[in-house]
This record gives sequence, C-alpha cells and structure tokens, in this order.
Amino acid sequence: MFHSLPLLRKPSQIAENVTPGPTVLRLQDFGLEAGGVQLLSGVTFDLRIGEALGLIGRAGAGKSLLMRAMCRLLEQERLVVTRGSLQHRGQEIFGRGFDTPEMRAKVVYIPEVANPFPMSVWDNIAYGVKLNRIATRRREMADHVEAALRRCRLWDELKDVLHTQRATALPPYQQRLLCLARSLALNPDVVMLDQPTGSIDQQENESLHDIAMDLKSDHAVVFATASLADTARLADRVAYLEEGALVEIDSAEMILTAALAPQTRAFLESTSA
Ligand SMILES: Nc1ncnc2c1ncn2[C@@H]1O[C@H](COP(=O)(O)OP(=O)(O)OP(=O)(O)O)[C@@H](O)[C@H]1O
Repeated sequence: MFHSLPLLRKPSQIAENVTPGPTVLRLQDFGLEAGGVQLLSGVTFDLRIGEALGLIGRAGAGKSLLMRAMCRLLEQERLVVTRGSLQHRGQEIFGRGFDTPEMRAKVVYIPEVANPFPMSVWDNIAYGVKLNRIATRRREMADHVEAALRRCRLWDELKDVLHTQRATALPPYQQRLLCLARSLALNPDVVMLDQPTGSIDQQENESLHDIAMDLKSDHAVVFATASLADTARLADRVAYLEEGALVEIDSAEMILTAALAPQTRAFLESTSA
C-alpha cells in the first residue's frame, strides 16, 4: 500500500539553512501540442531556488517533455504550439525574441544518457565558460573547472587527468556528472535531471543524493525518476503527470502518503505493489 511507503526523509535530511529563494520558473495552465497532438496540458506551478520538485508518472506521461519544454529544448520545434504561460524570471520562454542560448545556460537539462563533448575533461567545462565570458584568464578558468568538478564529486578522481582524459571515455555515470559540472560552471538557477539514478549502483546513488541535496541550496532542482524511494528522499514537492496532464502537485509527503486524486493513488499503488 502506498500510504505505508517507508520512504520519506527525516526532517534532518532536508537541506539545512535553506529558505526558499526567488521564483525562477512559473507555469500557468501551460500546454503543448506537436503536429496537432496534445502532449502536455494544464501544467501550473511555480519553482523557487532552494527546492526540489520530483516529477512522477508512467512511461510516456510527459516528464521528459515537460523538462525539455522548460528549457525550450524540443525536437522539431516548428511543429510545436504552446498554450498558457511558461516563464523564466518573468520572461516567456516561448515568446518571440526570447534569448534562448542565454536561458539555456540558466535552465539546464541533464539527460539520462550523457552527451559530453569529445574533448578533454578540462575542455568540456572550459568551453562554455569561455563562450559565456564567465572567465577568460587561465587562473580564473582553473577555479571554475575545479569548483564545478568538486560540486559533482569528480575532482579527486579527475584532477590529475584534466587535460589527458577524454570525456567520452569516462564511465557512463561520470560522463553524466561531467555534463552536470559543465552546466554548473555556467551558474544556472534551474537544474533538471532526467532519470539521474538510472543504471547506477548503490554507492553512486548515495553520492548522487549528496550532490543533489547540495545543489538545492542555491538552485531550483527538478528531476524525474522511476524510483519512488529516490523521489521521496530528494523531493520537497512532487508532481504527478498522466498522459501529459498535471494531475496533482503537493508536498512530497502529501503526494506519497495521502494523494487526493484517484489517478495518483492508482499509480502509487501499482508502482509500490
Ligand atoms: N517533439 C515531440 N513531438 C512529438 N511527440 C513527442 C515529442 N517529444 C515527446 N513526444 C511524445 O510525448 C510523450 C511523452 O514522452 P516523455 O518522454 O516525455 O515521457 P516520460 O514521462 O518522460 O516517459 P519515461 O518515463 O519513459 O521517460 C511520448 O508519447 C513521446 O513520444
């Protein structure tokens, strides 16, 4: 029974000294159709720095699509029609004249299958830092590379091979973390992680949990995972999606132990059975 899930964090595991910061994303009755097919509808929520939102739902419910929409990273965008409002810091993401590259540095999406550049670890991070003029001097650049790798718990392992280790030859989990480090070096305010705990072992899961809890201190974090246990450990709020529609969003505790919508309850029952 889902109401007996022994999954919720103890209060002590909630990031300490974090009071939710400013709202960075605001969705109001947001919907999206592609090629005449309705793929997302009725999505309304605000997202603030300092909180983690877990997206749950069956395969194909629209979790990845929603995250991709939130950073305007859609396939065949010319076929896409949006409804309602989706704003990053007060600006419509799908509005005309919106600065998409600048926003993509601020609202980052890390897919389940990592896509590092076929370059060294250093170049993977330095490339965007240089392009976005975050640092130009080598000393400054080195600080950014180190800080990003430290936050992703990669520094100790990679510090001696920054220039010689090809990113695409790293193990898959490290590739994913490197992509996260690459994005963090651009100072985003929203970090979206798609299936972050997919195909990783227990030790990696623990390390990822620590990384995500730390990220929450100065970012808004959105993630989708098939694991309700991981959702319960990481999320402050949880949103349940079904067939592209937002059915219910509330605190993690409410959704995972006392969901109101029958659809949410049915999903939780089937998932924890
Ligand atoms: N650009 C697009 N054009 C048309 N259909 C799309 C597009 N992007 C996604 N879809 C469709 O939208 C639906 C939602 O897919 P999505 O990958 O977001 O589901 P999901 O909830 O993340 O599933 P999973 O848990 O399996 O990852 C799917 O039917 C998918 O084929």
